[in-house]
Amino acid sequence: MTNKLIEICETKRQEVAARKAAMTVSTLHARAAEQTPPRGFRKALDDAARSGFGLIAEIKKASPSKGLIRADFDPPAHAQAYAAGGAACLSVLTDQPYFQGHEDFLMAARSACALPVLRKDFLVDPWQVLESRSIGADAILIIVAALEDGQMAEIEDAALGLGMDALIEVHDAHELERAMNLRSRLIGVNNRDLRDFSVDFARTYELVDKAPQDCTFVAESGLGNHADLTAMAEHGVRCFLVGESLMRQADVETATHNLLFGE
Ligand SMILES: O=P(O)(O)OC[C@@H](O)[C@@H](O)c1c[nH]c2ccccc12
Repeated sequence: MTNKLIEICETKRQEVAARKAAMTVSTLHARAAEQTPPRGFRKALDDAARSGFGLIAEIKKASPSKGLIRADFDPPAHAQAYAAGGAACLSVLTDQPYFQGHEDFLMAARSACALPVLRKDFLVDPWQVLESRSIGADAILIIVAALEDGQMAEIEDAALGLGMDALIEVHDAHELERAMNLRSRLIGVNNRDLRDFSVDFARTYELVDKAPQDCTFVAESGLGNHADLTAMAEHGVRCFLVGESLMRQADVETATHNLLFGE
């Protein structure tokens, strides 16, 4: 089995080294200062989950396992459709080599709506947190499987220090334990194993019972329809991160509404 996550992070380290050489920290600070303040990401999810489901709707053009997902890709239009359909937050893929993402997609999506936006990328260096804020991101992703404990804490400190939220992504009980040593109480369980791309909802069911009550708990990946969400809700899960199944629909607003409320 090839470990795709290791490969992606190695590519990312090279990319970050080149970006750091091309961009000073003071330039990033100046750009970050021009952005509107972080929109509360976890708060938006919690507010939505109190009376229904908290949806993080993902703007995703392609993935390594599925190839091109959407040909007529239009980040601002998708952002508005997700917002009108009832999403609480957005996630925007910015990794280029594996997901055909781009920072411009995040900036365009965030400008087009009022929702908080997660930068979905592979963070291997705290420098990327300031870079994320400089493009407007309200939250960043920490993938526990990709990082040492000390690296995770540094990245989290950088995010919280800038007033951003950090979504801590785990996929087994040991990673959840490591996540609990961090300060964030926003936990995502990836049903997809980033090492081999297999999807299993049992990952969420196993971990939701182990997560402390004060956590905002998000089930991620492979969710296709309202029945998937209600099945998860029976296990106490109220927040979801969904990309592909929404991005494949011609009418994204209606698809988002149907996912949340049923047809
Ligand atoms: O498109 P899906 O199966 O609905 O999944 C969305 C999201 O969970 C997935 O894109 C994802 C979860 N964690 C990640 C980490 C990196 C890149 C992508 C991801």
